[in-house]
Amino acid sequence: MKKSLFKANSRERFESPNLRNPKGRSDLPGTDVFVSTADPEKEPPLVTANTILSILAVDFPVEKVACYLSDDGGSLLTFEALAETASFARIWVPFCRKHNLEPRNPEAYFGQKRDFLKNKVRLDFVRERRRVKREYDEFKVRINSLPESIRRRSDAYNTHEELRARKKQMEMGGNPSETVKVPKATWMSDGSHWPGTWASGEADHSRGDHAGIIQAMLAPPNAEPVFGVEADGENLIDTTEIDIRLPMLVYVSREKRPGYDHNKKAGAMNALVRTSAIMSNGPFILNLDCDHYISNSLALREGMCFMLDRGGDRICYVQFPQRFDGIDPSDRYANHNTIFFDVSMRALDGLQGPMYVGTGCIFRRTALYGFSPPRTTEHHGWFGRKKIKLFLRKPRATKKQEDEMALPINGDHNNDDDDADIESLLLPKRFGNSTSLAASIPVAEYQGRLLQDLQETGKQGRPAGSLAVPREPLDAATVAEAISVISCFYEDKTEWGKRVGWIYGSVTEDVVTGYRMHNRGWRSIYCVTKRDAFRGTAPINLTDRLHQVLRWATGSVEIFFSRNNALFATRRMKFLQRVAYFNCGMYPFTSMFLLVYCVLPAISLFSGQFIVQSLNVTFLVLLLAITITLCLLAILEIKWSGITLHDWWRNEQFWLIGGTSAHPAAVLQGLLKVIAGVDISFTLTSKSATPEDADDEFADLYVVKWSFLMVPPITIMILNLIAIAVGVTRTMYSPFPQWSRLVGGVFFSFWVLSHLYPFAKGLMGRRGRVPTIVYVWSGLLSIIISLLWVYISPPGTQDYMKFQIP
Ligand SMILES: O=c1ccn([C@@H]2O[C@H](COP(=O)(O)OP(=O)(O)O[C@H]3O[C@H](CO)[C@@H](O)[C@H](O)[C@H]3O)[C@@H](O)[C@H]2O)c(=O)[nH]1
Ligand SMILES: [Mn+2]
Repeated sequence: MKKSLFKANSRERFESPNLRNPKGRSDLPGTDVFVSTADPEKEPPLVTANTILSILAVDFPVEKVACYLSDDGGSLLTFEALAETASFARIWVPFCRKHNLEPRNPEAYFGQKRDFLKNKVRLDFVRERRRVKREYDEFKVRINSLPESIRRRSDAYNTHEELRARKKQMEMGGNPSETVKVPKATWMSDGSHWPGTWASGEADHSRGDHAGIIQAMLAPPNAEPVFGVEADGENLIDTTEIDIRLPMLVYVSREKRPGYDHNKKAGAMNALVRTSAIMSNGPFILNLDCDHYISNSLALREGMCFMLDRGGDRICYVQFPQRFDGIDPSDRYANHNTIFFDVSMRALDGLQGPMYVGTGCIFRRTALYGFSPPRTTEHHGWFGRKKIKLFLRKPRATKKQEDEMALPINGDHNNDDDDADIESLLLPKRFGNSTSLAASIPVAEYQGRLLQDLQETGKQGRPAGSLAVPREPLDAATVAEAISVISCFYEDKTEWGKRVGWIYGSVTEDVVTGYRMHNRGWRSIYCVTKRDAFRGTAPINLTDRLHQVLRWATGSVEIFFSRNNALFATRRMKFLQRVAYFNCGMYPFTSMFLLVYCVLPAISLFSGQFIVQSLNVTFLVLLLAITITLCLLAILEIKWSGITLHDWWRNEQFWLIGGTSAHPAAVLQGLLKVIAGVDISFTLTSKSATPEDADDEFADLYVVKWSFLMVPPITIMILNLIAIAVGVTRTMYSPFPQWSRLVGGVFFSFWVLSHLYPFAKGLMGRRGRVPTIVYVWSGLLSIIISLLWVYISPPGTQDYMKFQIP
């Protein structure tokens, strides 16, 4: 309630003219948006382009937004796609602003099934929509044709180069039959070599070995609104009343060299943190994966409300739920993850705050820098019951607040010297050698403060209007400095990835990064908006999904075996929050028990021995108690968070599927890393742009790709099926059939099987085609296990339930 009031006021409060801010420029703090991409094959440039467009069109003061794309692939394709995107944005963004569209991702907008004329009153809308749609289609084709055009261009240049080299060789009097070696370069459109990765993968130009690249695709905008012109031959739409400025847009590909650990996504994000500190230094940072677009253009303002409202100075980040497009209606593999996003995360919001889940999260820059919150609480005693309030940044009582704001911002950090963190602020040991980076830190801290009147008395806020100043234009020296901080040795002997920025050492860098902040006493906020703030894609193919879960679980095991295990949390972390983080690091290990539980019913059917000797009252009461608890849990989760029973059941099913396949594999992988130091790679999840099969949106669901992860669930399934068959035959031919006993045993087997049902469906593919290898492997394993069982307890030693073949 309080928040929505504040939101309504945000324009009035920060964006209307007043004494301090006569021009009515925006007084909101700046926000840098980071998008990560790593491979144009698995992450189609069109998907990334759409994400970028949704960011450029966000409803936030244009001059306060800067968008950075990190390309870990160093690929010219991504670079040129971004250039195309920047030029299409000149049409798309004013169009969105003029007609107030949602979502501002063109692919999602034009793909909407609902009536696009609803609530539209402007007469020129239909005409302009048609024109923009056409333009978008052409844009799409241009993006699609980029790989081919880059290849052709490069071939042409390379042939030319070769001819030249040959000519030169002839002139020098060389042997014309001798072949000259000219490296097969990848060429940019201006006729120069692309500094990033080449198709031929030459030294100094391959994945993991190329220079750092920074290119501002859209320069920082003017401080004042710029209005467009009427529609004519050149301009598709009439923008006379529309601000046509675009936010700054920068392409960044960090330097990569062999022999360096680039630390996957965390390393890419840290490179962006530094570059952006020098180029725009927004005190807040929004982080998005390349496939997660802004679906609600007010999302940034929503998040900012928490940060700028009373008490907001204790918040390190605002996390939004992940929502997904393109998931099969029955959500076979629980891709929506509703239990996690609508139950667990919301529950955590009542403690110290939700975990960071890697995308859709607005950070406070200083929290990323590893600073402590201004004040926090320590929890002592049993279960952290005894609370001690800490003030980590006491203002100097003697200084008057008024003259404070007139001071240059750089002198400001002297006031915070109670905090040991701030003292080491300028130490290159922590942040590296860049002086501009060091100088930008106190500025970001100051700009991220609350307004003075919102601060509790005695604390320092920033005066209203202090951020309504135009930004300095970008010069060559700044860009050069920005390139220097993305070199791969910049982080040597610094604390990047250890205490500062995204934390290294786990493929789920997100959880660790959030954990470190909570550990310092920060709070986070979970912001669920009526209209989804961000939407992304998720793998609906069984194999891809299992690999995704495998990566998450492996990351958790890595966390478990590191100093980030929640057992070692500080007193600033609430007790229950600590339990939640501990669970997050430990859950893959529970799969060991799960595996046992899944084969137990089969074993008891095979051996004729039930888990208990006889079905007595105690057992039944316990069983009833467990069943009722399970039901109550389901009801609680469903009633409290508004998810459906279907979501809940899917979650249970996938928990078992993951728990018997990906989780044990993760435990093994994690142990290998701990014991043998085997590095764990980050397997990207592929994001299909448009389905190959145009008639079928969910074709991916039916693609069967073999993976070793499938062995244990298949074995469990077959074991249980055989066990049921064995049990039934045995009872049928027994002289004293004990049907009730059979039903009891079969029930548990059936319970396991019903959990694995989606998995079985996934193996069947569309037309029931299963790769032969599946049968071979599972057959082999079941035979081995059956033989083992026969060997250990040959049938016939039990005197009841004997086989009696007539
Ligand atoms: O070396 C790398 C590897 C990955 N990425 C980016 O990381 C993001 C996430 O990768 P994805 O394959 O989509 O993983 P998901 O499982 O979908 O992602 C979730 O889980 C990850 C942790 O395992 C988090 O990093 C993500 O933000 C979170 O959305 C993508 O934008 C990638 O481009 C890089 O930039 N560099
Ligand atoms: Mn993803």
